[in-house]
Amino acid sequence: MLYLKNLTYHPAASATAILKAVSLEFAPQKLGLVIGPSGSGKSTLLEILAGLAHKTSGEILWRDQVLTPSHLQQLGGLVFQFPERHFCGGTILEELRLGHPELRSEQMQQALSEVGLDHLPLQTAPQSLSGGQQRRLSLAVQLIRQPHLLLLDEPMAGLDWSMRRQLVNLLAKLKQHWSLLVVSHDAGELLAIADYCWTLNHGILQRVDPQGLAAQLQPPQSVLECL
Ligand SMILES: Nc1ncnc2c1ncn2[C@@H]1O[C@H](COP(=O)(O)OP(=O)(O)OP(=O)(O)O)[C@@H](O)[C@H]1O
Repeated sequence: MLYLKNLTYHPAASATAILKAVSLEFAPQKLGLVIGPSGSGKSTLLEILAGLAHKTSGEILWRDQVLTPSHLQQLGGLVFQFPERHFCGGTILEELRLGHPELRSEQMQQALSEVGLDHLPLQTAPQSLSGGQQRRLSLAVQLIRQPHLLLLDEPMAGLDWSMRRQLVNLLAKLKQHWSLLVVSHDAGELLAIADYCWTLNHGILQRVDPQGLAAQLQPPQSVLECL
């Protein structure tokens, strides 16, 4: 179980706190969704959970252990928004091996199989993959590290509806083995697979019921009849 207790982030350069007494609980093998508008603090929350930014106050615990940024770097695997822009390898093999030169081919095949890319030759250039396949590869890059918590920043951004649907199915499958925390400005189709949902506004996190929110966002029947 991951616990955030009264987490606050107030960098010196900001007049107000970016995250304000954020608390949440999150069980393993679940998908948590944080929905908030641009500038609400979503990416900052992920950066803190990935150990890349340091909280100002509050606590982060895994079960009863207090987590430091270096624990968080071990525990979490962060997939940035538009992760394909950060590919450095010339091939899938190079991309997976970056930082892991010792990686065995079975480990690579296992990670690729988790994301449905095991049919592709390892010499394939990441740039030649479709947008959806590139997102899958960026997930495989994190799975190689066997993180406890996958942190995904706007995973659907820039994908067409069919790739979005495939990615939702993949995330639903991944949560059988991993815990996933997804942040997005748009609840969209992720609500259907979310076990927990929060809204984030001006750094204030509030728990909401994913089913209740999905029902609220459903277009009224009269609109559906016009489509
Ligand atoms: N170290 C910092 N110093 C000053 N301001 C910061 C710092 N880090 C983040 N901010 C500000 O905090 C606010 C929240 O940023 P953040 O990137 O977390 O928002 P977001 O919800 O992810 O937005 P978007 O959806 O547009 O990516 C922004 O106004 C940003 O400029």
